[in-house]
This record gives sequence, C-alpha cells and structure tokens, in this order.
Amino acid sequence: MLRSCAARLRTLVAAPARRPGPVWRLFSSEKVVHKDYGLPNPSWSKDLRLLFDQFMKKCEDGSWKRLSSYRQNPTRVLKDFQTRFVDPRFMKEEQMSKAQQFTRSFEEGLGFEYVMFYNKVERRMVCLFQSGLHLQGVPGYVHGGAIATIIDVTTGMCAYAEGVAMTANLNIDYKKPIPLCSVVVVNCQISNTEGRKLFVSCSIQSVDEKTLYTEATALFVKLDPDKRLT
Ligand SMILES: CCCCCCCCCCCCCCCCCC(=O)SCCNC(=O)CCNC(=O)[C@H](O)C(C)(C)COP(=O)(O)OP(=O)(O)OC[C@H]1O[C@@H](n2cnc3c(N)ncnc32)[C@H](O)[C@@H]1OP(=O)(O)O
Repeated sequence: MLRSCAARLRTLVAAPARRPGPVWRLFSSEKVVHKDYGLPNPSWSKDLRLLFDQFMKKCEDGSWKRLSSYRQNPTRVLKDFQTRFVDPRFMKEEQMSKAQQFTRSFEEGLGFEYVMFYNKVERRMVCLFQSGLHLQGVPGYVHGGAIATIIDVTTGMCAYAEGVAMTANLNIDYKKPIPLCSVVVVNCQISNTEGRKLFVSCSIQSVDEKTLYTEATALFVKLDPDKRLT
C-alpha cells in the first residue's frame, strides 16, 4: 500500500529551521546529504525573510508546519512511485535517482525561491515565492509558465497532503503581471473533494495584500494504484 498521508507529510514537514538536511540513500550505497531549499539563503530579499519569520512564528503552536524541500525526492517517495506508477520502459531506476525537482534545479536566486507552510485543519498551503531573473517572460515580469508552475507545485502539495495525486486540470486567470524578483504570496486551499477528485482554489497576492495578481483553480485526481499511468 502507499504510505499514509501522515507518513508522506512526515517526510516533508520540516525539522526546526537551520538543521542540516537529512541523509538519504538513493538506490545505492552512496549517502547524500540533502540541502533543504525551504530555508533562507543569501538571495532571499528582506520581504521574503520577514514573511518567513512571520510564518515560522505561526508554526510555534503547531497549527502551521513548514515543509522542507529538496532537489531530489526522498527514497521512500521514489520507491512508492517506482513500484506503483513508473513505467520501466521509459524511466530506469538509475535515472530516477538522478532526476531533480524542476523548481529546485536553478542556481540559487535565479529561479524559484520559495518556502511552503501547511495548515492541516484549514487544508491550506501557503507558498512564499520570490521569482529570480531567469523566470522572465515579458521584460521585467514573471513568465506565465513560471507562474503556472508555482501554482501547480503549491496546489499539488496541498493535494498531496491528502493523497498521491496528479494534476488533471489547471485554470488560471492572469489578472496583473507579477514584477520579476518581487515576493508574492500563493495561497491554496482544498475547496471540495469528490471520490478521488480534489478541487483546489488558489490566489497570488502581493505581500501587502493590495494587489491580486492571479487566481486559479486546479483539479487533482488521486492515483489509483491498480491503474497504469502509461
Ligand atoms: C502530485 C505528485 C506528487 C509527487 C510526490 C513527490 C513528493 C514531494 C515532492 C514535491 C512534489 C511537488 C508537487 C508537484 C505537483 C506537480 C503535479 C504535476 O505536475 S502532475 C503532472 C501533470 N499531470 C499529468 O501528467 C496527469 C496526466 N493525466 C493522468 O495521468 C490521468 O488523467 C489522471 C491520473 C489525472 C486521472 O486518471 P484516472 O486515475 O484514470 O482517472 P479517471 O479517468 O478514472 O477519472 C477519475 C475522475 O476524475 C475525472 N477527471 C479526470 N481527468 C479530468 C479532467 N482533466 N478534467 C475533469 N475531470 C477529470 C473523471 O471524470 C472522473 O470523475 P468521476 O467520474 O469519478 O466523477
């Protein structure tokens, strides 16, 4: 059976800030110390650090949890997927162990700098996101595909807290362009569930909440372990 929601999130819910990353074995005897990308680094702006500190405060009573975030998936997640859903014709075990999360594959500060916080009771995921210079679309603004990506990842993690699911549908209203290098708040919440379907609503706002940049809805479908994906 796939691991329970609690077990899956235990992998991602972070240890206290600034501890070194966990050590995983990725299908070999090689030990890898993983950097937690959901912690401040020198590229983080003052706005991002301030918001991070505010959310860390909210974590103190246990209502919110910071999610740790790694370039490579934890071994147990990889194994779940390898066994249940990955087609060996397309992806070999060794390739799986080298694959990287798209949003964590950029040099520090140039791509997606973000940290997520989860509130289980509210079924809500908040992502504090600072775009880097390599995410430009129209000059001076964030590429629409990069915006779709951060929405997909945040709504995806919100859904993943409830079960292993994939995006089936994503609808985005781009209301105002997001200035490149600015910090925005991506706010997602499960709005409804029907069987294996998880409906997630999402908005992106400026830090002062005065500007609504984007609204989106997403449908995630929990994977059926008895069904092939390909
Ligand atoms: C999230 C992944 C987690 C990874 C773990 C890693 C852990 C930590 C690492 C960080 C992860 C970061 C999260 C990243 C999130 C990114 C997610 C992606 O990009 S994913 C990549 C991009 N996504 C993909 O590549 C997914 C490609 N698509 C698929 O593989 C499949 O279509 C499926 C799995 C989504 C559903 O298949 P199947 O299980 O066979 O489902 P059925 O046909 O039986 O339908 C069941 C019900 O759903 C309805 N319904 C279905 N579709 C739609 C729709 N479009 N419109 C409306 N409705 C739809 C359908 O009508 C039915 O309703 P009802 O009759 O019960 O009322």
